[in-house]
Amino acid sequence: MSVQNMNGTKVKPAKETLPEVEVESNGNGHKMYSYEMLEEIANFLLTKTNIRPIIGIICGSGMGSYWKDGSLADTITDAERIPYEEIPNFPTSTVEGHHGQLVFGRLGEVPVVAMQGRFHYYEGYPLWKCCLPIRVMKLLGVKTLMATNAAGGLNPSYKIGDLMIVTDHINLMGFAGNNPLQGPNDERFGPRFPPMNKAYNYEYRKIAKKVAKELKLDNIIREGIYTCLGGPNFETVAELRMLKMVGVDAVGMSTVHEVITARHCDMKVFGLSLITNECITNYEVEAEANHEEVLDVGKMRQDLLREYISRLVHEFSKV
Ligand SMILES: O=P(O)(O)O[C@H]1O[C@H](CO)[C@@H](O)[C@H]1O
Ligand code: HPA
Repeated sequence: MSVQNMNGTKVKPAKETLPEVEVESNGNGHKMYSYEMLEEIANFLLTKTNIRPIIGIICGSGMGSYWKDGSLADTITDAERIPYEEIPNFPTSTVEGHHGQLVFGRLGEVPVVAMQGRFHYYEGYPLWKCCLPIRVMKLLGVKTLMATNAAGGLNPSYKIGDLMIVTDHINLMGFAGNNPLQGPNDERFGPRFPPMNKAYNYEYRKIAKKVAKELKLDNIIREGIYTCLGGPNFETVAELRMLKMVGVDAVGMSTVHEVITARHCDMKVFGLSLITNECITNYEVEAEANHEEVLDVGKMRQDLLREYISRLVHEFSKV
């Protein structure tokens, strides 16, 4: 369901969130959920489905979340859909293009769970809460996280509709002291000081390039560095010029903290960005970034993404 804002743009109406239960504070005034509470969420989900997923997929904006017919999450067979509202203590999606449900099922033979809708910092969720589903996935038995996103292409050679295999990220929000792992560390998830130099699995990246070749996607497949800004505004020209200087290829408002959380609890990670718009680094350009374009490009690429990601899931399950 959507409503129009003053500019005629479609937006999701605000939903009431479930009451937040305080278990411990992360020292930043944020409340966090304990291991036991996350286990309760996982156990609740396990009573709702017989699927035992080994791969978790996060559908980026417009990539299986919004365009319901033919989208990635709709390709899943034996699907059981669980709306976020029905999951105790789960956040809810407030962004257009993020449907707000978990889809359990199979892609080919592989048991998966897909998040049709992720949580963003700009929605008002602290980073640990944006990443809560990753820890729940871990407790469900998921071994691999496939984090997809819509992103602006900063690398001048990128075109709208390109797919970027994420080789690495720059955690800009972390530079500013905001990290999903802030606060007391629970060793049952992972170590206090997790390494991050192998964040995006090398083997998966090789497979992703091989599969792209087989599907004749050579002309649209890229490899590059992603960064996440807090959003919700798109970037200024000066900000983008700065990011370009430090080696960023694609810019978004998600993924980085999810990947950090997944690596912390020893999940293997694959990251894929759909380049939905060109980052504007020139004051003379008339165009402005907008979310509608982001969703439109997701729709344009939905068939291709469905095929590519299904193939990747199959290949990754063999590693
Ligand atoms: O990262 P995903 O969720 O794909 O969405 C991207 O697209 C939205 C902006 O259009 C932002 O939410 C940005 O993060
Ligand atoms: O240009 C962008 N900037 C930030 N986030 C985005 N998500 C899609 N496109 C963009």
